[in-house]
Amino acid sequence: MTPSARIQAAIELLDAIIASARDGGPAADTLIARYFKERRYAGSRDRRAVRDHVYDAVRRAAERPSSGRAAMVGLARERGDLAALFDGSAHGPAPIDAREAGAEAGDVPQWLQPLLAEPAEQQALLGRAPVDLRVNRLKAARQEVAPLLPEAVPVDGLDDALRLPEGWPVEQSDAWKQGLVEVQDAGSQLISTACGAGPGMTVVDLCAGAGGKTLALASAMGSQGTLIAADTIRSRLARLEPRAVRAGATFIQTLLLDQGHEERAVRDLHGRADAVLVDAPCSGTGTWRRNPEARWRLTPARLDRLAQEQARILDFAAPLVAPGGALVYATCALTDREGRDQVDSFLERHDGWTPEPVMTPMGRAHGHGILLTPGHDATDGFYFARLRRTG
Ligand SMILES: C[S@@+](CC[C@H](N)C(=O)[O-])C[C@H]1O[C@@H](n2cnc3c(N)ncnc32)[C@H](O)[C@@H]1O
Repeated sequence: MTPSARIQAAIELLDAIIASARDGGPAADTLIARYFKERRYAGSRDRRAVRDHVYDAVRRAAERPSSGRAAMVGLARERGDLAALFDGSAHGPAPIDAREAGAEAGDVPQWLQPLLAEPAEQQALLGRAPVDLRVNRLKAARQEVAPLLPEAVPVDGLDDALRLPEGWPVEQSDAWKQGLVEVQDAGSQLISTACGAGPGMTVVDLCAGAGGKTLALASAMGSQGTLIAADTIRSRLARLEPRAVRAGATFIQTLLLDQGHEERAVRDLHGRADAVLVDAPCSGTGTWRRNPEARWRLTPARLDRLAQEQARILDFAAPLVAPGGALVYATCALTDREGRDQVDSFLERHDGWTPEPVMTPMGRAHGHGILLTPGHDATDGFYFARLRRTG
């Protein structure tokens, strides 16, 4: 592909990403993979260049651009090297008209800015994320794994965490292939630790997805006890199975929930869990470093729906906790509505719960929980709180 054709390809991909964000379709990474599957003529350097153009344009625009071309024109206005490639050549984009509108630059959509827990740290939400690893204690200790990954550095305060530079291809390493490490953000590891899971316990990961935190809980439990990974999406739970095999954590049970009728499937667990983790579906504002186009998906109406759903999930999660057990609420969101305020209103709706301080090597106390941000902690952004069932 010529450099101009790569720009045109980025424009086409951005059109697809914009439409998908508007209509709730697949993520940018999926669309990019599909695009190149249908265009075998593109070599690896073409793919990398197009991908870089796409993500540079996505990172640059807080609001969903009107078109892929507007997104790239906005970027090209700041980058003379790219502007020169709008040359009208055979597979390249038409020249930029001086009056042509380009997408505006920004970090956070304007309506969302006042809702953020730390509005001063907006820029860091779009920074570059390192590759964090969690050593799988079921198979190895950090001191055994560290020599296999000499580029990795420990993360202060997290016994099982190692950090590699952004983009490091860890899945090609023997340590990953043997299940000695999992890719998991340090903040995510901290939340799993806050559950206090240990051997012999009964632990429910109620919004388990593909099991990132479930696997961390399994590691802390030494594969002893009962660990249930529940979710409403079958395909996500299906992705957990091969991961659990690789990690040597085959004692995990999965539980598929029926959206809106979850109570039926969890009734048998009432009063039995030593710990329940609710890693709730959320706006994902804390993970924009990895999914910058998530900004284009979020609307005030969607945020309302998410907040209602988080409260509903907490309400059917709470009865699962045994007296004296813990409910850990977490989101990878940095809006107070989804974090601090959600915990406050749970405590107003339910008697017999006491917030517990969490001893943490990172983050800041915020309301009854802890706020982690890319700017302050160099992790993804999270809010989490630990509540003890005392009544
Ligand atoms: C933030 S993701 C979980 C990420 C996962 N815990 C991890 O560490 O990789 C939230 C999950 O909640 C699930 N979910 C959404 N609504 C739910 C519900 N009503 N009950 C249980 N899970 C739900 C979603 O399918 C999604 O997988």
